[in-house]
Amino acid sequence: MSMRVRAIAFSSSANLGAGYDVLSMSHRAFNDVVYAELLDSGEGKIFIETDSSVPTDPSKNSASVPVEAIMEDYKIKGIIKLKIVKGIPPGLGLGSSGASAVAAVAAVSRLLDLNLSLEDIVKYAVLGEKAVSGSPHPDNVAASAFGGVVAVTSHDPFRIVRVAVNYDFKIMLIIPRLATGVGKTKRARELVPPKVELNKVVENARYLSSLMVGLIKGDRNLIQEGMNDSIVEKAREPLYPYYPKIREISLKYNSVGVCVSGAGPSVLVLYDEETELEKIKLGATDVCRGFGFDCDFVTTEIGGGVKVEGLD
Ligand SMILES: Nc1ncnc2c1ncn2[C@@H]1O[C@H](COP(=O)(O)OP(=O)(O)O)[C@@H](O)[C@H]1O
Ligand SMILES: N[C@@H](CCOP(=O)(O)O)C(=O)O
Repeated sequence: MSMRVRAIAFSSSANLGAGYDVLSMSHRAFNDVVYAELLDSGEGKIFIETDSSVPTDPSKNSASVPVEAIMEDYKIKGIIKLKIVKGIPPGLGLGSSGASAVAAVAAVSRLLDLNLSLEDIVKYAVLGEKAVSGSPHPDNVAASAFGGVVAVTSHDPFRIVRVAVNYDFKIMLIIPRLATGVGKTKRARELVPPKVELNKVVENARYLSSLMVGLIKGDRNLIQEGMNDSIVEKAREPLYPYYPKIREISLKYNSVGVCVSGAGPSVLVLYDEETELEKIKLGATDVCRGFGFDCDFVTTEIGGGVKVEGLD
């Protein structure tokens, strides 16, 4: 049994258009590192140390809530210290809560020799998402655990497949400098309509099919057409009124695809050598400024899955 373990999990962009709670892509833009350690003495079951703004109350942190469940299930008696080094800015639609949860579960699995599978890691990590957003949505955690582009094909039990990506695109994240406040994803989920018209469902099925076939075949047009959503992105537009204009500019300058990253406010742009990236940046900057804020651009690539190492 290792005494101290470190796990690293990447940021992610969920939904990818019409794949609400199903599709997600991990990226190397940011990562969270979680150190897990068994303590001999102390109070409570879990002790959190972090230099970031995320809650240190174990019942409110997406990293500790799943670890508490593991300790219950496996009847672990000791105290676990989780040191959370946040590289992924929270509340920006970049899967920050999910990555912490995945890294914590993977680290504790190694620390306690539990040998959890990636699906098991997802099963526990969604409890962290539930604690912060009210819903155990699995898409971000699946991408941070497995890496690449993932599809959650079953929820109970969890089954996740990695989607083959046969088109050579790069990623740009447009990150508004906005303070989204506590419970951003929870509020965004409350805007999703409980019922939708069949024509919208058919439209979304078309988008999703185009994106899947486009990624697997390496067909640029299908990817571009497929990254779209008539239901969830539309319903949440009041949260990101700048998005339709940024989408229009991004497509005008020939991005490979564009969508809202998770529940926003960030925007995911896929690009290649045919894309006029600088024009998209200039246009997006103007749009954001028109709405009274600045934005940052991070260019990156698809990320791998969670990595774990024993330290002593
Ligand atoms: N370990 C954690 N990492 C990130 N956010 C956390 C963590 N624990 C709790 N939170 C809270 O979760 C919220 C961010 O999660 P969420 O709204 O789902 O956005 P995102 O996952 O896109 O960053 C914030 O209110 C943050 O304080
Ligand atoms: N499918 C979820 C994804 C939320 O991602 P986040 O990174 O914004 O927390 C949703 O759209 O609600």
